[in-house]
Amino acid sequence: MPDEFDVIVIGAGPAGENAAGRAGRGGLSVAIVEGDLAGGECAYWACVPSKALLRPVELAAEVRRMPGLEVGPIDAGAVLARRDEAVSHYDDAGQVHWIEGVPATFVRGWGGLDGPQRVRVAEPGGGSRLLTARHAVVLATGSYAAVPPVPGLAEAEPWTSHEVTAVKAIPERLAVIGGGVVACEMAQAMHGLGAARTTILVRGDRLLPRMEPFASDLVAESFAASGIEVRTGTGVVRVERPVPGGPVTVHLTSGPPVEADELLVATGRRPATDGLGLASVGLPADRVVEVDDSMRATGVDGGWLYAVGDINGRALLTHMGKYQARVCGDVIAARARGERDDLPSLRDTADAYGAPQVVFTDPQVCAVGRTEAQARAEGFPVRAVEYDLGAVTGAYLLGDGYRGRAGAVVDTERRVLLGVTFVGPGAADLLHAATIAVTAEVPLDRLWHAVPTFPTVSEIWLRLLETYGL
Ligand SMILES: Cc1cc2nc3c(=O)[nH]c(=O)nc-3n(C[C@H](O)[C@H](O)[C@H](O)COP(=O)(O)OP(=O)(O)OC[C@H]3O[C@@H](n4cnc5c(N)ncnc54)[C@H](O)[C@@H]3O)c2cc1C
Ligand SMILES: NC(=O)c1ccc[n+]([C@@H]2O[C@H](COP(=O)([O-])OP(=O)(O)OC[C@H]3O[C@@H](n4cnc5c(N)ncnc54)[C@H](O)[C@@H]3O)[C@@H](O)[C@H]2O)c1
Repeated sequence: MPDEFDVIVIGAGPAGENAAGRAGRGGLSVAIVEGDLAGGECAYWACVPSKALLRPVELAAEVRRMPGLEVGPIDAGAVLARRDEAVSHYDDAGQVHWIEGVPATFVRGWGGLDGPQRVRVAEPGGGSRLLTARHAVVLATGSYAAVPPVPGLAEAEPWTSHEVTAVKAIPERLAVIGGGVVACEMAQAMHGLGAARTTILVRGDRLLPRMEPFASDLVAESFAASGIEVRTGTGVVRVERPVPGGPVTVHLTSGPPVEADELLVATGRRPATDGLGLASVGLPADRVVEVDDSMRATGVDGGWLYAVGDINGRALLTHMGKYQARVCGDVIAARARGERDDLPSLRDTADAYGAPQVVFTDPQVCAVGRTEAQARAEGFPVRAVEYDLGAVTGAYLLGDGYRGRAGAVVDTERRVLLGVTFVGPGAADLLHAATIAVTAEVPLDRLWHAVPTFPTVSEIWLRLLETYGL
């Protein structure tokens, strides 16, 4: 196997794989280094298993809303077995096969920078190997769950996203620290699959604080209706678990302590920089790797270092990491061939609009662009409109008691959308139309002529535009 390649990618998650794929397509020789499983967090301990666990819960809720249909108790064992299939039983042979078909050279081991254009790989057998890159090194090492320094927390061996998505038996009582996306999705999955008592401990005043307030309200309402307890405005002071694997007690800044059988920490992520050798090229060792819009690391001489996906901190989402990777692989190939590197497709412009995201709770929270508060804080001339999603005929036909809401944030000078949020069961597939409208800056007066079909939930577009005054 050669030790010199045009491009070396460290990390074979969705971002790394796509960077390798695009650079390979551009005619470059590529090596991709992976210490764990090719496919990354997303495939085994994040997006894929979490959605496999949530889908039956969502489907059961949907069926319950339809008179004439009945749902029995969910067979958690069958759901966990299907999750295991979805994660390929934690075997990455299929992903490695895909990588080799790029074609790229797959190198198993933990990689770290060893000075400019050099990558040292610690191989599983204990050996070490030095690879050199003719044109570029791409960092795509992702992120890990951050565990806050609360007394007793680390000793209590809490679950993070890794353990909860790989759950083998649903706990009877689950406590969750954090009110963000992982907390909401996994609390609902565990509760729906049989946890009798699920408590979410939120430091701030609402769930999903980065979303529009009406989204937080609707999710909180749904959680209350299904028996999930949400305690807001409470911090974790201390955690006790005297017997490993036994009950855990969480002491709070306000309210009585919570006792549970498992504790999930879902308080955000830290970039996966451990052992990455960032200091060897003059970068801070423990922070996200900042990049320009061509994904090139800033502050590194020679312009050979790139970073895509969670490691650059731009948007912690698989689809955005993959988008950045397409830009990155293509721009590296263009630069290696001495071609123009400033074409529009060779720049990340989507992140600046606000990444699209779906939170797969019931109801789903689907948002793109800026919230009203963000748009105002950034100084845009703003008017926001909202409409009851459940009042659209298409939503009524989906079942009784459909609860949802939509909101649009409009730049009143340019008459374009700055942000759109849909909250409702099954609303995820409404989002891409909004993503197009926001990123293409489609004027409202053109959108008016994009006629939504009857009777679909898409008629919400018409209602929002009418509410704005069209
Ligand atoms: C529970 C959960 C659910 C999520 N659900 C969604 C979702 O539904 N939709 C969505 O868009 N996003 C979701 N995300 C976010 C998504 O998982 C991440 O944004 C995505 O995985 C980032 O991709 P990445 O390629 O940057 O990193 P990762 O997927 O983390 O992959 C990085 C890879 O690099 C490897 N690596 C790290 N360091 C080294 C090294 N030094 N040498 C060699 N290899 C190394 C790791 O082993 C890993 O395989 C979820 C996250 C969590 C935690
Ligand atoms: N469906 C999806 O798209 C999806 C699903 C899961 C995760 N993700 C991605 O993964 C990333 C990580 O998710 P996450 O939920 O861990 O992070 P997050 O940033 O969404 O939420 C973390 C929450 O924890 C709180 N928090 C932080 N420190 C705390 C502390 N010491 N005590 C109590 N609360 C504390 C924060 O206030 C915040 O509300 C997100 O950025 C998200 O983009 C996406």
